[in-house]
Amino acid sequence: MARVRWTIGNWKQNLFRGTAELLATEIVDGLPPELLEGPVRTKIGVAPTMVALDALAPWSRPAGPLYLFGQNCAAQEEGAFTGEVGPGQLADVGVHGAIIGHSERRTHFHEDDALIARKVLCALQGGLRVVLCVGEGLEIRESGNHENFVISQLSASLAGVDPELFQDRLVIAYEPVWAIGTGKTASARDAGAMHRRIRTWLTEQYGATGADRSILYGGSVKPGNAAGLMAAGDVDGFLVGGASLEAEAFLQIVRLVAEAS
Ligand SMILES: O=C[C@H](O)COP(=O)(O)O
Repeated sequence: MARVRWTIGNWKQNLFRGTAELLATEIVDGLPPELLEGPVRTKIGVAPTMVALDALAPWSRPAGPLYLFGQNCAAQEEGAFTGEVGPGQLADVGVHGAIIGHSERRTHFHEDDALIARKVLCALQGGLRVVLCVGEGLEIRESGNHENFVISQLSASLAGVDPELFQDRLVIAYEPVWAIGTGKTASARDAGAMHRRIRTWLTEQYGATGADRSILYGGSVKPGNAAGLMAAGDVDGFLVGGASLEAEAFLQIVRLVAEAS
């Protein structure tokens, strides 16, 4: 199975219903026709704020070209969990998947690996795609222990998740925390080394099912650095924050992902 390329915009806590619709329109209108009509070389996703998700249905698959992602998903299907949104409720408004384990959720909302593993399991069991985020902070990078740290985070975030559920639905995103929203990007060499390490681990753990995972890079991805990162090898696309809020910048990144050799 050829690995799928993804370009996913994480809009974080930005935009309102109307401005999210406007941005989705600009993105869809600007998509190169060959991406829409020919063999698609990158799947394109957007993750708006929860309350704008259903408004984007006209642009989302199968009616449109976009895959819709929640920026979070509950660890249980339903019940007395104030403030939570479960996988069935997301799917009900046309959502295809959820970003889980983003470092902003790990840091600001104290989500640990055990909770994240429950969320991954719940989302996959609920039929959603999952973009599972892992990544080290600056201190760990500087200590030289970053590869071990990321692998243990990955291993703990997938604990108890049956690989039969992965199918084509589990995507990994490596996002070094020190590169998120800072303008600092991992060098292509460093990103490539981490992606290779992650793929080796996935292959050791899960065989072909692991080897086939798409592994995305995230952290200050811009049109100017996207081609270099794609060339690093084992980089199957991007999870883009800030640059995904500008249609033209996001579209340029989409093109670079699609066209990378
Ligand atoms: O989910 C996206 C990442 O947090 C990257 O954000 P950024 O591109 O603004 O650095």
